[in-house]
Amino acid sequence: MLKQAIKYYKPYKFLFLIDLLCAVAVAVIELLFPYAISHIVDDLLPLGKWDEMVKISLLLVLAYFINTFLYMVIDYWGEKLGMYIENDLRNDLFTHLQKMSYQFFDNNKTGQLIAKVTNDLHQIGTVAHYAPEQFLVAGSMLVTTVIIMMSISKMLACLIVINVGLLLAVNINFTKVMVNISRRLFGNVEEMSAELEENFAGIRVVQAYCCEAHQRETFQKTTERYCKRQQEGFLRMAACNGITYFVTKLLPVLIILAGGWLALHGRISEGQFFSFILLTNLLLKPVEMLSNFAARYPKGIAGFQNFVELMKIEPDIKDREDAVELEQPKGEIVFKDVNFSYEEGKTVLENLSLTIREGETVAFVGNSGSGKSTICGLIPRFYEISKGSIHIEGKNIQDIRLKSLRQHIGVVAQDVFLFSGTIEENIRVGKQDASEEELWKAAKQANLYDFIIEQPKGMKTMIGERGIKLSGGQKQRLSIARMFLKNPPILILDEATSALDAENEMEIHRSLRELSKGRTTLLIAHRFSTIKDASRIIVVEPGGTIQEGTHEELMKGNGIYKKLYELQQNALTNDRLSGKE
Ligand SMILES: Nc1ncnc2c1ncn2[C@@H]1O[C@H](COP(=O)(O)OP(=O)(O)OP(=O)(O)O)[C@@H](O)[C@H]1O
Repeated sequence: MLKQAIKYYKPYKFLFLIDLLCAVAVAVIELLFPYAISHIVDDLLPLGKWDEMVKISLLLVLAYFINTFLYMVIDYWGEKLGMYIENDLRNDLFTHLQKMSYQFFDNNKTGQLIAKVTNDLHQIGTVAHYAPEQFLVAGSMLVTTVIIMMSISKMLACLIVINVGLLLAVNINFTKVMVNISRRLFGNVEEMSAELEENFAGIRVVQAYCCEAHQRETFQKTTERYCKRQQEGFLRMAACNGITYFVTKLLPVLIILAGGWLALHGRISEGQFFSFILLTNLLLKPVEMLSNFAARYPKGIAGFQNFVELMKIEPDIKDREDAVELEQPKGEIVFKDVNFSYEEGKTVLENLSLTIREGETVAFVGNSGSGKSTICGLIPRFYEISKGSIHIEGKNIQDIRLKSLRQHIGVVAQDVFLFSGTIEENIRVGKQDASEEELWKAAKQANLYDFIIEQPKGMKTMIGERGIKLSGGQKQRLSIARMFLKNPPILILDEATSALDAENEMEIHRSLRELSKGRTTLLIAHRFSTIKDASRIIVVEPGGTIQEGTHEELMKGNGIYKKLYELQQNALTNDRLSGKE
């Protein structure tokens, strides 16, 4: 963990050094005061050297003036250092999480991850700034003060060392306990954050089903758990603070008694007795600084531990060291004996072998849950297969750079995801550096042009969170525009036109047909009207067994395809008869 922490200080060596030097200088200057008092009481007062006393006082004023400046540097630059480190950690964690596979996100709630990136790292800046500095300053102040004390009276110094040692041991233990409590507390915050995220994202369902009371009750239980955990922390903190308070107050009393006895018996001078009391007071400062660790830093330390643990999780889908680029593929895809399951023991595909020729348009048909989307999702390596191999243009996809592989595949899924920005920003997802001309061309191809020019802000129209201000059809057309812009040789259209009305659907189909020319297209469609363009139909059955052929060939058999087709035809006839169409 220390190695990881040091790595984050490296880019700010200079800032860290300035901060540390200032902190050490402040500590050294603080030590001047008891020395000066001892000198005044022992040497100057008995001889009535007023001028010297004034000089020393002026020097002290100058020293405190310097310290004021140094404190300001520490407060500003030190805080900046903490902020930079917190910022780097947050960005690194974000980048790391971006590399995680779909599987990781399937198993971790979005709200929890948001809390990990925001809340867990929140106090790290404070620790990054103050912890090393205070450790060094407090440690060196402690050692220096004890050495000075030793030179005055070994017995008194030992008394102090024993007490301070005990106090620090108690505090170290408390810090460990508090770090554990903080980590569990973060767990509660993540739970809360996940619930909030889910509730607000699903507020339409909550309100439509009038289940506000139930959701409120669930949330209250979560907040109660959070409060209980906090109370656990408060209790430990109160005990730790109590012990620290008592010991720090006890120390001067012990020194007055023991030091007074030594002074009365002539073992130390009055000046030494005085300066010992002042040194004890001075010693309490680093002691308090170190005991503050238990109060101030557990959350930051816990956050860093969580960070390190998350960073240790290797993305389960990543580039091999010798991965190659996929150069201008035409789009032949071959599945060889592929096995796949999302969860252990629940096989979705078994020994699937399949060839999709370059430029071919293949439609996947099958019962819901049979594995159509899964097959398509394996080609861009959104999930990793457990057996067999998938090849594009003869290259195993596991040997191709992920970025290069995904650049050549365009996916329009049934759940369209749009970002809360402008229309333009959302289309540009397909190609960030697209020219204005390319942008408008893609909009036209996706039949979105008229809608955009009707908007007062045109391309710059804000579409709300997840495109909430758009209709279902508009959202889908926008996502199709992205694909036109990306212009990949392999297309996966997962119910791409399901949210469009008949007229729009026809137009988009025309465009998609145009786009599919010379490209490999995988079409997942439930409506038989949308698969007539396919040169081949692949019927997927649970377990990944497949039948293939043209519509006519498949209708001759007595398989699922025929059943599904007839079911849909019957439903359409019934709709027509009941006047729905
Ligand atoms: N992320 C996931 N984690 C676990 N199981 C999943 C996941 N996605 C799908 N499944 C399961 O895998 C199986 C195949 O799902 P898939 O989405 O591929 O079916 P589909 O044929 O595309 O269905 P539909 O036509 O309804 O979209 C289903 O049993 C489904 O429950």
